[in-house]
Amino acid sequence: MRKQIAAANWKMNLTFQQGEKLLDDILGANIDLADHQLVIFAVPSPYLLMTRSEVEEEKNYYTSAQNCYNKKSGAYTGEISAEMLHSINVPYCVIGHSERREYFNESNAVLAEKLNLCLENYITPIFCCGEPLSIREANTQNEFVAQQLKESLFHLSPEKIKDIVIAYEPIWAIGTGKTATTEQAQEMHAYLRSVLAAQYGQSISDQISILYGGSVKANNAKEIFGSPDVDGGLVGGASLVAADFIEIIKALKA
Ligand SMILES: O=C[C@H](O)COP(=O)(O)O
Repeated sequence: MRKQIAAANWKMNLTFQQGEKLLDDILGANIDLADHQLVIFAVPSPYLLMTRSEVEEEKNYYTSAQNCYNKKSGAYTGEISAEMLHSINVPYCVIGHSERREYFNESNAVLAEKLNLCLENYITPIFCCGEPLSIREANTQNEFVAQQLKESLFHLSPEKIKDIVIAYEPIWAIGTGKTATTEQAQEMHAYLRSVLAAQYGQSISDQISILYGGSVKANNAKEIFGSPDVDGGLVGGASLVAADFIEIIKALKA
């Protein structure tokens, strides 16, 4: 079975102490993950080392950065490189979240550079894609999301593409309490898989985990994750509450 992943994205929330307590509470639930189940915490940069040390003894729990810069190194005050993340053994990095695309003008081309740097540094990118409401209303979401994949991912070799995780996050569902329906999520995930299959072949496409993001909650995760092409979720708000995120982890396909 493909990897089934519950990824928490804390965004710019929680103090260090609150983050530490949240991790303690979640790990304290002692959820035994199966080999194909992963839990990933995408935390603010100052919390990466703390998170790494909290999870390092735990089977299949991992740390992720929320972003990295699209240059290797140099005079870029305030930025963090993929090489720096690798040097502190961070194994995942979220790339192209819609908030980065919107507030920091990250283009598909810039995201392609970030993906390359992550892969060169042995970091698995969690590549986010997804359409705004206007595109959904015009019913052109498939073309829109396929273009994001094409411009950011399709330069990668078949060996490299297998090393990434994709997160489909319809922007109109992020932080709004409005989720895509199970049918809408499954339909888009199956479409993304078909786009990957057309480019790389079915057997490679079948190995790539595609997460759903956008108002995943404790009470809807099981249904959303149950769809055949949905391999878990990238969770914002509900990942900040231990009891809720614990339920979301338990909702991963067994
Ligand atoms: O990265 C997570 C997504 O932006 C979803 O956020 P949300 O669960 O608060 O809607």
